[in-house]
This record gives sequence, structure tokens and C-alpha cells, in this order.
Amino acid sequence: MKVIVVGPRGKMGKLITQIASERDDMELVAGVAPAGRDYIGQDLGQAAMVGRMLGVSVVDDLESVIDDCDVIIDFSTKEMGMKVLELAVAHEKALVCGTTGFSAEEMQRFKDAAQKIPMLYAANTSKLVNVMNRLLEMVASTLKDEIDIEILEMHDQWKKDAPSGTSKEMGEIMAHAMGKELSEVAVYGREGVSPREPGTIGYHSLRAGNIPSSHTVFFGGMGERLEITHHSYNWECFARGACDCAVYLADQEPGFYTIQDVLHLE
Ligand SMILES: NC(=O)C1=CN([C@@H]2O[C@H](COP(=O)(O)OP(=O)(O)OC[C@H]3O[C@@H](n4cnc5c(N)ncnc54)[C@H](O)[C@@H]3O)[C@@H](O)[C@H]2O)C=CC1
Ligand SMILES: O=C(O)C1=N[C@H](C(=O)O)C[C@H](O)C1
Repeated sequence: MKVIVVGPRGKMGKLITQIASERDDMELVAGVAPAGRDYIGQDLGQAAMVGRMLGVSVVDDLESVIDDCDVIIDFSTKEMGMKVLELAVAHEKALVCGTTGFSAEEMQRFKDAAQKIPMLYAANTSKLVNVMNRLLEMVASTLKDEIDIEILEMHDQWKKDAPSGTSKEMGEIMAHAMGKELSEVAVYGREGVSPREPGTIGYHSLRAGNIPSSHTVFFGGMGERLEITHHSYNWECFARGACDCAVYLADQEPGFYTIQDVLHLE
């Protein structure tokens, strides 16, 4: 399975390159980075700091290498994500996108593309987060508006989007489990709002230092509280999951896939 990594110098891109280079079922064919970077033209192993040469290059033009691959893995920016999607459709290549921060309209473009290509979008490629999502669904569907739900997510100081893509997915899963849409129940920040509006899901984003990713959902009852938390210590769990998604997608027909399909969690 031949793969192109977009953003191979990023936190995720470096780890995806490292892990893909160690797997027998993946073959790296190129990295794609922004024009003007001093590592354009370098060996991908050197650019991604893998510690050895990989015998393929980093280029600044996806279109020049896209026909060499089976699957593109993109963890970059939402602007680049839209460009990658357009090229993937034009060249009928499978695409794994883990970038977050897309609008509802942009997300619809991924779904529309699935008519032509195998498309997998996952705001979080950690196995444990996706198991956690099932637990959240169970609590929300069992207790519905008997409980107050608050989500606290923490990430590094450089993260471009808030709230995180994962917390949006978690909110959607719990809102649907209660028979609602997230847009009806989400409240972003509660400073100055008292008392708490019943039936809402509160969002709180904290950005500090180099925290990789933490998500806690608080279920507040009367005289009791349940907290379900996932902490990542680094970005490895997401990169491993992204590689699993790419291998899964290489064998699929055009369609919209999620990590639930990869993990057989449906
Ligand atoms: N789905 C998941 O499990 C995860 C998703 N993410 C998301 O992935 C995205 C990237 O996260 P990080 O790696 O932490 O960011 P980062 O800022 O470390 O890396 C982004 C990379 O994209 C590259 N890039 C930007 N514009 C580009 C262009 N035009 N052409 C080619 N490359 C371009 C940058 O050069 C950089 O190397 C974010 O949206 C983040 O929220 C991050 C971790 C896990
Ligand atoms: O930017 C990150 O780091 C992460 N982003 C994703 C998100 O927005 O949910 C996934 C994970 O939390 C790490």
C-alpha cells in the first residue's frame, strides 16, 4: 500500500512517517510540505527526523506525486485539507483526513467526495478515545436530561482550533443519544451564566504548554458525579491509528468511512 504523507514535519506528520516506515504493509512514496520550506527536496526520512534515509523525497506539489500513491494521509491545516481533498477526488485516490477545525460546509465536501473515492475522516484516531465515545453514548442515552454534561478539553498552546474536533464529536454523539442536535444544546463557556441552563452540554477549552490532548466528560447527578477521561502522553496513539486507517482504506470501495469501521465498533 503506497502512501503520501502531507505535512511530514508536523507533530503528527513526523510520527506517521516514522510508524509507516516501520510497517511491512505500508510503503512511503513522498511527503508534501509547504512551498519555500528548506527541507523541500530532502529525503523524507531526514525531513521527518526519522533517523534514517527512506529513499523518497519531500515535494511542495502534491499533484506531481499523487499518481504514485494508493492513499494520502493528511494531518495539516484546514486550508491544505480542502486542496488535498480536491486533488484526491480529481485523481481518484483514497484519503485519510485527521485535520480538525472544518466548518459544517467543509465537512459536507468530504461526504460528497465519498461518492468518488474511499474517504475516511476521523477527528481522533486513538483507539481508546473511540472506545470512550461508546461509553459516553451509553451514559447519555441511559440518563438523558437527568444529568448535566460538561466537556473539558486540554491541548498545547499551538493548537489552531477550539473546541477540539474530538470534543465536537463527543458532544454530537451524546446529543444524538439524547435525541437532539449538538447545535440545540451546546454552550461554549459558562462564565457569567448562572444558574446552569438544564439540558445543555457545556464546552471548556484549556490551552497550555505542550499538553498533547486530554478530554474529560463530567456527568453531574444529584449527590454523585461520573468523570470519563482520556489522556494522551504524546501523539503516538493518533499516528498509529492514522496508519491503521490508511491500511484499512486501501482495500475499500468509494464511500465515507470512519474509525468506527476500522475498529469494528459499530
Ligand atoms: N485526528 C486525530 O487524531 C488528530 C488530529 N490532529 C489534527 O491534525 C492537524 C495537524 O496537527 P499537528 O500535527 O499537531 O500540527 P502541526 O502544526 O505540528 O503540523 C501541521 C503540518 O502541516 C503542514 N502544512 C501546512 N500547510 C501545508 C501545505 N500547504 N502543504 C503541505 N503541508 C502543510 C505544516 O508545514 C506542518 O508540518 C490539526 O488540525 C490537529 O487538530 C492532531 C492530532 C491527532
Ligand atoms: O491538535 C491536537 O493535538 C489534537 N487534535 C485533535 C482534536 O482536535 O480533537 C485530536 C487530539 O485531541 C489531538
